[in-house]
Amino acid sequence: MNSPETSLSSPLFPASHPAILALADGTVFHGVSIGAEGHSVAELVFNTSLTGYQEILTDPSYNGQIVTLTYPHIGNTGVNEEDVEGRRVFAAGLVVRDCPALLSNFRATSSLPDYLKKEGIVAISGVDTRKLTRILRDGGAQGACIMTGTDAGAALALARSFPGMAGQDLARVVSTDQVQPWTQGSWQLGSGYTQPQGDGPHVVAYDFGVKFNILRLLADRGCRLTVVPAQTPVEEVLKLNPDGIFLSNGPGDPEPCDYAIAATRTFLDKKLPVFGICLGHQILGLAIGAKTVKMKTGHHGANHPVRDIDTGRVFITSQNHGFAVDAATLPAHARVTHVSLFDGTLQGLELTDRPAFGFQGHPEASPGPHDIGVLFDKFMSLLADQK
Ligand SMILES: NC(=O)CC[C@H](N)C(=O)O
Repeated sequence: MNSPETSLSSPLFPASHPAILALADGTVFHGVSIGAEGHSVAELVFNTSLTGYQEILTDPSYNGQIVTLTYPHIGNTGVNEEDVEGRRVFAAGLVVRDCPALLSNFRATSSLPDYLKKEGIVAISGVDTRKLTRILRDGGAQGACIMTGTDAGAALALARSFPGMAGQDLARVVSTDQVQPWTQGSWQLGSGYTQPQGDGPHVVAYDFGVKFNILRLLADRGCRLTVVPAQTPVEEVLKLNPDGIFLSNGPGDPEPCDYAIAATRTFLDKKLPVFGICLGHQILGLAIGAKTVKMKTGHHGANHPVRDIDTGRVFITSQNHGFAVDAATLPAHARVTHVSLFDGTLQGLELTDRPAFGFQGHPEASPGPHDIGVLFDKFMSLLADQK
């Protein structure tokens, strides 16, 4: 699809810091740089969350992706030191309609543009994100380039050079390189992050790009947590004497994560409780012989309805994925527990002969509604049953 170049020039978007967003399909948007100088080439996706831009930017699952936020005013609450879901900004770039010049929030310690510059992330504002989102919705996620300056030809060539997300193993790229304990619990107004006792079951969490709030919610429930790098061999994990295994979210395609798929098979054989979220859920699916597929636009937002098959109850969930487990390929010893009410894709699975389950969305939210946080309680029950 080829569209004419789009420009939203106004006094709000001074020409002094121009930037370009080029899509592999030939569309070019002109706007204003609100981040670092330079360029970034990645898969372009859109996220419909109204809040939580700092959590979205720092979610390691966005590695290799430029995020367009459909909510038009982004940056109005600034950023702070606490609302991070990873060690740094992992999104490859940010596209917004408007970044207000003024920010207002009692917790803010920096403006969004200053933060993006400090983190070295290119970002563009002044883009008609409604038009852009329609292009992505109709044509699917695609390669794109944000570039500071005005060289549309160079940006287009780079956008077209993006090889696609399929086949990319990014989990081991973003993972920690150390085995380490995790002790932080959820944030409380007035006191900040808590430090729960951690005298419950020992959970070893594979870090494929884990969002911190997952670890916090497990810590809140009393888990003693050890976070391990994505490629940690099974024998090393077993030496830690875990009561259960957590498989985290993460960026990229799950299929090339053969190290994690093989490790998961062993944990399942040993009947250890296993809980997978997003990439971890996909890895669980692959470990039992199911297949994963690349979706057209994926799911990125904080209001996705998901039906619990057993109870009929609908949960409003946070989502961020571009791949999905193909329900038609599940083996006989697995069943579907949740489906998306947007497109019917598989959202949850459970093994019928092992204490293992996975969820495709993000039950830890951050950002998002907390409806389906009950899945953490389900994991706690599996851990208790094994004792
Ligand atoms: N949030 C995630 O873990 C995303 C999983 C995977 N990278 C996908 O895009 O589907």
